[in-house]
Amino acid sequence: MASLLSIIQRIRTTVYPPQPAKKDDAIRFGLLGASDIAPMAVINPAQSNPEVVIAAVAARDEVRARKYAKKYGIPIVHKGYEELVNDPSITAIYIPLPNGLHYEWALKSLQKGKHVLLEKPSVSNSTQASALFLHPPVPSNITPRPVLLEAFHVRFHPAFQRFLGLLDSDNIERASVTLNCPKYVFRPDNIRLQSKLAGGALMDMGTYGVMALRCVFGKESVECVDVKPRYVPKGKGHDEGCEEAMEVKWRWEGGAVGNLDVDLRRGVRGFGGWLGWIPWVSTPCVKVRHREVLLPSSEDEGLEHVLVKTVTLWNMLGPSFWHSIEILNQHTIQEAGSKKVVKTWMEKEIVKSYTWKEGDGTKGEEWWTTYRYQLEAFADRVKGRESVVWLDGDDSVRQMEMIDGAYGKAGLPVRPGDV
Ligand SMILES: NC(=O)C1=CN([C@@H]2O[C@H](COP(=O)(O)OP(=O)(O)OC[C@H]3O[C@@H](n4cnc5c(N)ncnc54)[C@H](OP(=O)(O)O)[C@@H]3O)[C@@H](O)[C@H]2O)C=CC1
Ligand SMILES: O=C1OC[C@@H](O)[C@H](O)[C@H]1O
Repeated sequence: MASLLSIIQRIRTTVYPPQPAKKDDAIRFGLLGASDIAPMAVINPAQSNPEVVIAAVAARDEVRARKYAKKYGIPIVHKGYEELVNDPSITAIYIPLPNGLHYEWALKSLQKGKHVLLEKPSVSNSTQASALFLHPPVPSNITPRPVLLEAFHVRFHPAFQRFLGLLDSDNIERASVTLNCPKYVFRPDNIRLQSKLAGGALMDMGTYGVMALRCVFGKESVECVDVKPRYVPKGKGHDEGCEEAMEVKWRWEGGAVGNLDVDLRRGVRGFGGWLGWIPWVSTPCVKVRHREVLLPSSEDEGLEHVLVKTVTLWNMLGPSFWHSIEILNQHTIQEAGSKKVVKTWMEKEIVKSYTWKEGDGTKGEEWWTTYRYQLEAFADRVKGRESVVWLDGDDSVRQMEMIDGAYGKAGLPVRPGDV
């Protein structure tokens, strides 16, 4: 009951956050597109951040942009993306366009000296990622260099960092990420399922899974071992060469395995029943099983005590509303020679983390969403301060390399996009 009340309280404060007065030197954001995600990703989080103002929006259709601006109280409307990027009153650009347009607009924004918060996946392929993150052709007179961040919001939440802190990366046997979206959420002609717009299950939700596996192991995989795509069904406007679901298996140094199971259109059966159709809560999870550890057995010299630790982060994508980090310690007492099991038992611990450690002076509130934490970090960096969590350009390049590798293993071309 208490926990249900805290969930309600957190959601309420997220929706109606405190709204401190804006600072005179607040970062002035412009939004490209009247997108679905901007309200959750930046418009709402900006309300409680005194250093961020959502100042402008542009859409391909000006009437649409005006409606959006009115709805969200955005003062400036531009006729198109180009006009917004050229607006000297804007300091940062948020890019939630179809993936295939990320590279072009991120580059144009950086070249105008704007800081960029770029939706995931950062770009279409690793060639574009290297060009954008490692060698951006930004005029040298633009100083300081603009900040560019791939919006992996989940990484900025304390729960994700706490989960990582519970792992022993060098002793993992297997890590598995499951990401599902019920079939009714995205139609097969959605932008997420168009290869020419750099869509696909792996590019969309799958990219979170790739990111999670890379963070869990703390290094890059050595090989993509197996890929099983399921393609978009036949139909008008459907891209039948694009995967709507994908199972991928990678190998890490030392033989550890990382599995990703992503499905943007999972049916009832795949969820194990109707209740599982509640998006977000049901399945997004990362499960990490460590290798066996041999402990000294206090019971008998001929016996050994084996421990296997499994750590699972439940609700990886929306941890601010609710999450659970489950630590399962499986103990086995077995005969040293024959390995015959004498006794086995399980210890379970649940950990939660909505803010950074109590009293360590780090900013954050129980109701801050992943996006709110992310915006704080972005503002910190724009203002030349350190942030609690950050993700640099090299990270975004490695991320795209791993995605390209999986497409290669499936015999599919990497998503199109020139530099
Ligand atoms: N961080 C997160 O949690 C989430 C991130 N995303 C990411 O954000 C991006 C956009 O997602 P989302 O907001 O759901 O998408 P939308 O369907 O809302 O599309 C975003 C905008 O893209 C613009 N657009 C430009 N060209 C095209 C085109 N050819 N076809 C369709 N739209 C076009 C439209 O702008 P206009 O208004 O100008 O017409 C539209 O408003 C993706 O990269 C996605 O991966 C998405 C959801 C969640
Ligand atoms: O980033 C995202 O998170 C939520 C998903 O529903 C969506 O497809 C994806 O773009």
